[in-house]
Amino acid sequence: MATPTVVLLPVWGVGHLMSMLDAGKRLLARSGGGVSLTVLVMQAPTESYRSDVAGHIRREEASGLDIRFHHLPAVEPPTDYVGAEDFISRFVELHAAHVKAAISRLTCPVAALVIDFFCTTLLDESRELAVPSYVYFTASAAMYALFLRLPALQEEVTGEFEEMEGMVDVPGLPPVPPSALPTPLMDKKKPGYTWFVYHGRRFMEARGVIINTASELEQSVLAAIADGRCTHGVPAPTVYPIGPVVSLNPPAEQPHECVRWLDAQPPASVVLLCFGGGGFSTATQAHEIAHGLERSGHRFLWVLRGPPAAGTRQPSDANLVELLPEGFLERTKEKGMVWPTRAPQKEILAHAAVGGFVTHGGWNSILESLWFGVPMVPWPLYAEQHLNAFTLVAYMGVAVAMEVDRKRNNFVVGSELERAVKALMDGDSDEGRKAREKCTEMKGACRKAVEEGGSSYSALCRLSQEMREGAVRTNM
Ligand SMILES: O=c1ccn([C@@H]2O[C@H](COP(=O)(O)OP(=O)(O)O[C@H]3O[C@H](CO)[C@@H](O)[C@H](O)[C@H]3O)[C@@H](O)[C@H]2O)c(=O)[nH]1
Repeated sequence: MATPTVVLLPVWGVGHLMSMLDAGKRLLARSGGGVSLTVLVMQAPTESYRSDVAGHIRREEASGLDIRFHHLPAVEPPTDYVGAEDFISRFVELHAAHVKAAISRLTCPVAALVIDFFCTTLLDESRELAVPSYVYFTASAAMYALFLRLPALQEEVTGEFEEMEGMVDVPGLPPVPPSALPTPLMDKKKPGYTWFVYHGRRFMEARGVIINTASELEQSVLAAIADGRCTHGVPAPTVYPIGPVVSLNPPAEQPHECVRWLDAQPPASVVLLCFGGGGFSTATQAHEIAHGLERSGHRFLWVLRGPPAAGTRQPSDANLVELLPEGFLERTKEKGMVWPTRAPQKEILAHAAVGGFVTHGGWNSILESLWFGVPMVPWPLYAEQHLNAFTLVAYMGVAVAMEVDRKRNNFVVGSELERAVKALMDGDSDEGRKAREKCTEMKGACRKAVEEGGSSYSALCRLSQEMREGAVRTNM
């Protein structure tokens, strides 16, 4: 019989695509040749996303692994802007017929369809094809638990969350302040909210949910999900915590300029500031950051991106003259580096000179930081990052809190950044010491989890076995 294939359906954002491809490759490795991978590629809605996706595919195609990329026909994106919170879900829905056709044309048996968590509308197609379907969850188990709670919360909290009395109950987590909820939940009138509740309901139909976490990182949350405490006692699909899925690149032949600069800095002396693919600073915010960093007295590597150019959604490369206070670069040249475009974040976090990370708190960035044992200061900007900030500080204990003004576009004043950086980096700060210690512990737990016999390794073996046993033919 032909080798069964696992079909992946990722979405295009780097934090989603990269993570799912890497999880797929791990599955391939665990199956010992028992499955191949087929990746269904949706044409991303903007040129810059398309070129990111093409770059990833080129790299994977050159890897020699048993992965086939199948490009789905383009669909006309919804006409409103790409950044709208409901955009991904609506855009994905338009691909339903193409996904079904692509899977039914496969000549080998299909072991499973693994969809990104924004793609739950496609659970209908997998049911029609009788293909076992799994959700790949690129964010934390805490976020997944909240998703599962949403249909009930929708009944329990009739007004806006921000106006409710008390805290939000997410089993397994400390009580969550409403102000820490993900951005799409902050305005129930917007379609993004309706879609989140919708996905929360539909996850229940999956055969299993694969989460990029390790059971050691989010033990009580995973236990609450498994006990049905997030779903009113109704058993939720089996969860496979297989992470941290952190894709490490082979060392570059020529070290990056940022890495070369770090080579000249003392151990654990530099604070990294980096805000994911979507974070940028206005000149007003950049001035506050500059003042805060300068007054903190600590060494820094600041990845600074500017606001998107007209008609685009992605941050632009920073114009340092326009964004920074006059004389800042000259005054700080012995202690700091400002890098105006994308930087190799993982290589930087891996460097011994980095002692702290001010991050937007995307889940991949968090896992990378934990993987290298770097304590954080979360500066949430959008998506579920406010919840991540809360869990990092109040649940995992690996970060120092910073006051972010959510009502003012997540503005942070310079004196607050200065305080947080000092608390994170000063040798005599209790807060920093505790976060560092906890981070070192988590680093050990992360590495152990993915080693042979570790919790994530074992979850991946169980998943691979289950998928191979469930393979079906779609092309009869
Ligand atoms: O200059 C940069 C900026 C980012 N990165 C990398 O890009 C990835 C960013 O991923 P992530 O930290 O997850 O951020 P987003 O791309 O913003 O991720 C989206 O997807 C995540 C997973 O669902 C969510 O947790 C986030 O909130 C959501 O914004 C990481 O691997 C970073 O190392 C770089 O290498 N260099």
